Amino acid sequence: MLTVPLSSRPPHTTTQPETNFQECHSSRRPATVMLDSEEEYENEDELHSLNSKPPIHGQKRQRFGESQLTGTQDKKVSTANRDSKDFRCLQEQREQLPIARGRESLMRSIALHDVTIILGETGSGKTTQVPQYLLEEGSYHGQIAVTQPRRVAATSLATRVSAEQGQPLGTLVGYSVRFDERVSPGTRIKYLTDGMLIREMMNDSLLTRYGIVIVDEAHERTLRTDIVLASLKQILARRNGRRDERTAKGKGKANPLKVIVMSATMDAEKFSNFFEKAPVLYVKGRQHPVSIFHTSTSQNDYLDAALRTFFQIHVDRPPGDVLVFLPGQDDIESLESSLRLYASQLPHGVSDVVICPLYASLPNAQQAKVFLPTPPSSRKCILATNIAETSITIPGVRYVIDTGKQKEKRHFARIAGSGFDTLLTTDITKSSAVQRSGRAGRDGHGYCFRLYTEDAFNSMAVSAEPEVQRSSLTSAFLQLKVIGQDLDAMPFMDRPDQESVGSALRTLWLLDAIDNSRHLTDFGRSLAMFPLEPQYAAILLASVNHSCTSEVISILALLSSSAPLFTDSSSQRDAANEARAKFRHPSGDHWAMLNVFRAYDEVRVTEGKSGYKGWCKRNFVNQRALREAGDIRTQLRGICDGMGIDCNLSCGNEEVPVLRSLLRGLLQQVAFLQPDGSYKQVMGPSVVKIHPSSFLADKRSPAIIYNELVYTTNIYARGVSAVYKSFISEFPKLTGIRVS
Ligand SMILES: Nc1ncnc2c1ncn2[C@@H]1O[C@H](COP(=O)(O)OP(=O)(O)OP(=O)(O)O)[C@@H](O)[C@H]1O
Repeated sequence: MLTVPLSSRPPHTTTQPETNFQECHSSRRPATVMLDSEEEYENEDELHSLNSKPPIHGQKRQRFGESQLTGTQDKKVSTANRDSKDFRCLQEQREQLPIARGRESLMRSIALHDVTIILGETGSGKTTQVPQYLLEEGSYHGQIAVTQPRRVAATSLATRVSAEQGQPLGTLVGYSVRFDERVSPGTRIKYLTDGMLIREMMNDSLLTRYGIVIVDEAHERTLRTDIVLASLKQILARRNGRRDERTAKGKGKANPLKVIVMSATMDAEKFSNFFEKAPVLYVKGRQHPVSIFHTSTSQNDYLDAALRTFFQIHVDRPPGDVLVFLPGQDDIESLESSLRLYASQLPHGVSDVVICPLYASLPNAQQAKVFLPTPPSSRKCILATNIAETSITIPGVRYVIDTGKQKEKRHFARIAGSGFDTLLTTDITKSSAVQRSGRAGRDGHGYCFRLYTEDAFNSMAVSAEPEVQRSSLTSAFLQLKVIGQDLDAMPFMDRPDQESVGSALRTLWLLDAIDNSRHLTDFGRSLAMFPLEPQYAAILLASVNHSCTSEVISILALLSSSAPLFTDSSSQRDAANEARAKFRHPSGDHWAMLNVFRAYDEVRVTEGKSGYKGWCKRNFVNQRALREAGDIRTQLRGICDGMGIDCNLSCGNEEVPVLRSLLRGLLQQVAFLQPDGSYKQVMGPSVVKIHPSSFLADKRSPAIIYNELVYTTNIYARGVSAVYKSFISEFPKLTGIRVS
């Protein structure tokens, strides 16, 4: 039992948690590499309870039980010169990784088979080492692609592996993610998002530049990972031919492909069967243990529990940074402000807290901050969504706090004609929990505090439902069309939902992206050039004809921003309504959004950074949403430039061109006024109401278009503009013909 002596604690105040921790028994296990077909995980569960002192505001005590994982270690990332001490140190670290001991058998097995499945514990060294081993073999031609579901993982891994190769990033080892690429003609190992690999297939359907494609973190089963896997299966058949034919002829094809599928937590057998009984290699072992604690009772308020746990660690535990997993950006912001408040009240002698948020829509420069060294006498607290869950090593992290929650997107194709998306906070899966705990223990003995009970862990689903069965397929369908594939003919590991396939087809046909025979049109090909939902890309292209690209690009950038434009103001409703009234436009919300953006652009020029912050606050608009929209706008303009589209076409204050452009993409989101004041969808069965937050909520417009539907007590349309019925008659497809 380790009891922190009272003298080492800050004086007791209502804002500081106090905790007695029981010692973590972390029997260290020698790292081993298993390269056979038997799964060999040991279960060293060892439960301990942690007696907690009264937490912040006298809330109930946090109690944890401990179980055990083993971990791995490494030191700081730096681009090292090949003769330098740093470089030698990196080589030593490489040699100590568990996977190093199985290197030869691993290479032997890969050489013998077209497809190999590698299942290895988090931190065993799969993602950084396997591509380097293959490169160092010297017997493979072409580039080595390593796909990642997330861009932050792709960029940080490329940085690390460049350093391990003693080469500047972007030379031998590079990366490619949306809107950012560091590669050169000499690049041999390329970390890239699976979305980028799909984009590459648009120009090179057989991926001929690659000799090896490694699909990492396959357990996540994102829609894009599944598309990559299905495409690779087809490419293998075309590039490699059949094994028995090759053997009969005594030689292989000229440019054969090797595929390697990796994860720490996947259903290896399923992947093996998908690739005609490909061999499964198990890499076992980590260098450092991770002690796992569960709360002894379930927590109703995970934010409060995370806050208390962080201060328990901060006050009682030795140095080491803390990584907290939260479902989304709102939670991150809310916890960040509470942490700042309490951290500012810590007494003298307790180290400073450096808070670093990490979520997908955070600008790259801010994301990069989490990888910077922690200042002396400080503890870094990283507040992350599940983008930090897989593949990522954040040097210095010794503690993980796992709320057990995530945001999950789900598409309901059967509802409301065009389908309906939800983004709800849900419980994570066992596989995510294992990945999250794996982020600790990479720098030494790690600790993971799960803010849920062990029973809750045991009853979690093993892994996530494949995204292909719960997402809108419109965008993926279009991309596949461009690479000459048909989504419903692809050899997917799990078949997509047929309703979703039908709904995606219908949407693409309505947009004129495909014709009556399901062939891709030129317009469809152009839509696929934009990193936008096809509906939004159609709006953008329509704005060229209506000479209002400038206005429409701003509106689309705001619609694509991940944060709401207006801040929550329930406590100051009157002041907020008064401020917002300035932006009102008779046509509704799209022009009102544009008014906000125009005013913001003006204030930025006239008042500078300090001025526009205050302006956002006074006007109850979300600065983050505007900043993010500003970035997206710049990116969209860049793409338009590349396509020869003039993005400065402006309609001034004339609303009609913008409304006509919006209608071109929102054809499935049109509704007509009913005598009782509700609206009936033109392309769907539902009766909807205008959301109270809309500027049109108290108006009766004969016809409306809307961005999305929200289900609460009623079905509400949100992001609404009034349009003339005569505009709608310009689109004969709105009569509701179905594609078969
Ligand atoms: N960016 C980095 N900075 C510092 N160390 C790193 C970095 N990337 C990897 N490492 C070190 O290399 C080790 C192996 O990492 P690697 O990503 O190859 O493991 P993995 O088996 O793929 O793990 P996971 O399944 O969690 O992705 C890490 O535990 C860490 O010690």
